[in-house]
Amino acid sequence: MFYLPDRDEMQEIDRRTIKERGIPGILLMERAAISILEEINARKDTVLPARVKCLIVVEGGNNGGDGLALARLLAQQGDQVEVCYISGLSKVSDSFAYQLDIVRNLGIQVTDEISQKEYDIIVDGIFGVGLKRDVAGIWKNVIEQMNNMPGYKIAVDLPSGVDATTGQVLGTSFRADLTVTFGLNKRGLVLHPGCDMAGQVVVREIGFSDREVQDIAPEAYGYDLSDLARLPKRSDNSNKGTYGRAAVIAGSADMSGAAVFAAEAAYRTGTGLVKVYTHSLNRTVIGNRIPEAVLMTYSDEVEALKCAEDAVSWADVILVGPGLGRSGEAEELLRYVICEAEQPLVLDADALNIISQDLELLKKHRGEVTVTPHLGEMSRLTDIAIPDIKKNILRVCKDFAMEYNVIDVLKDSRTCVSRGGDIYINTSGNNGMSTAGAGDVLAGVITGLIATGSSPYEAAKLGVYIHGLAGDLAAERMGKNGMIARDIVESIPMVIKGVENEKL
Ligand SMILES: NC(=O)C1=CN([C@@H]2O[C@H](COP(=O)(O)OP(=O)(O)OC[C@H]3O[C@@H](n4cnc5c(N)ncnc54)[C@H](O)[C@@H]3O)[C@@H](O)[C@H]2O)[C@@H](O)CC1
Ligand SMILES: [K+]
Repeated sequence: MFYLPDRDEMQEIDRRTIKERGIPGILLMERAAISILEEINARKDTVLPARVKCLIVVEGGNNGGDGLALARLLAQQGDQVEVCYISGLSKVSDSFAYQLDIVRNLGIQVTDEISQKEYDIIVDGIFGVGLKRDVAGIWKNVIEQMNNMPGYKIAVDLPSGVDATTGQVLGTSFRADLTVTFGLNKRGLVLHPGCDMAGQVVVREIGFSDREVQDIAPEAYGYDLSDLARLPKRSDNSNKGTYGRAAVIAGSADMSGAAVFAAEAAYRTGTGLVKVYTHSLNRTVIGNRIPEAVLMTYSDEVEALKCAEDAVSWADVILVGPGLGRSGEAEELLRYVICEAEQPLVLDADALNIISQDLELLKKHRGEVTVTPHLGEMSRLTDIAIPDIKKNILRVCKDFAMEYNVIDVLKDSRTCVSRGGDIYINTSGNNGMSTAGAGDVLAGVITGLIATGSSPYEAAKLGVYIHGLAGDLAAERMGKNGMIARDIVESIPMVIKGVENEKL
């Protein structure tokens, strides 16, 4: 698990490290500069020549101070360095002034505008986490000039113009090949479009106090491979009943695939028994494609209700929605399950479309509810336009979770999960997963994890992470263009098997 602080949290970690632990900012700055130097040196003779010609553009805050310290280190190891100091701020930081004196004393060239020379490296030390408002005027011009220059582009801490909290571009942004960020990754460097501006992101330790990080415990975080250890453990002394019973209420008269993907994904995640409740027209297709699943079908409202009753009395967890359609039977089924079931529910796709007509329904369930809307479904649920959701995806995700007391899995290229408190931001997965059926697979994985023993909140986060890893594996095998939902399902066992091999 890794924290993803926002601007305020990062500034507070910074402040407390300096004030309460007594580690001077200038020491942190030196380590910040050394870490960038090491990243440059590691790329020499591959991406970069053995001796580099480097332009470092700075403004008068501490981000600029890092840039000046780097200028000194590069010059002292024999590289050619020039500094462009924009000097548009009325007040400079103490550390910046200190570093500027040293740079001048060493005879490093400092200009106030960018020359038209060519450089191997262009370093952006203009704004870091201190960025507060839109970049305009002289700063905008300089950033755009830098973007248009050839050369390898490195951002100090964050590309200037990227909001550390939201990942939005404020006015304009430096477009980096590499961002060396300090202490912890930042929310704005994993959310779009910030992550597109950042290029490769390398997180370097520079001496922030770990205790302050733990005390502040930033609200947002992500998972890495070590978090697969959160998967429920299997025991030798077990049978299929031990690994849960998952009901999948999915598919409609003209749609069978969604039920197959969801059911298979639940099985592939380790569920003991999966029972599919679907329209009778799907019986043959589903029976053929996933013979492991038990089937119960309906063709009218009376039979649909019988299915709902069966699911409520049989299952440990119930998924409703993939390919369900919006027929009278579908609505009947959904209402019954929400009002009568006490076990955890996962509501996806058409279940959410039905609910968007009557949101109060969500509050009627007595157990835990997980919803898995994509942006379009979230827009219908909240009446917020998709571009506005995208701009503030974490806030929207968290607010909805809080208002309706649900676990909200808001699906986008960076899916986020919240139940109203902390926020998980997913960093696995790729654009090849924008393919029909991928959402059904995710709903099945989350349902399967609940069936095998994860808490619904853990299942949502881990499910999103595993689904993304399976997508990455599918992309490796089939390519992002050619991969389809089936490839994602088939990759799930490989992701989980990797953990078993590691014996985590
Ligand atoms: N506190 C410290 O001693 C350390 C700070 N570090 C570096 O310092 C950075 C943060 O430094 P600062 O807090 O000084 O802030 P920045 O250097 O990010 O920004 C400088 C100043 O620019 C002004 N500003 C903000 N948005 C603007 C805009 N759109 N147009 C014009 N001016 C704008 C603000 O007044 C801000 O304080 C980090 O990102 C990191 O690179 C690291 O060196 C580690 C140690
Ligand atoms: K920067």
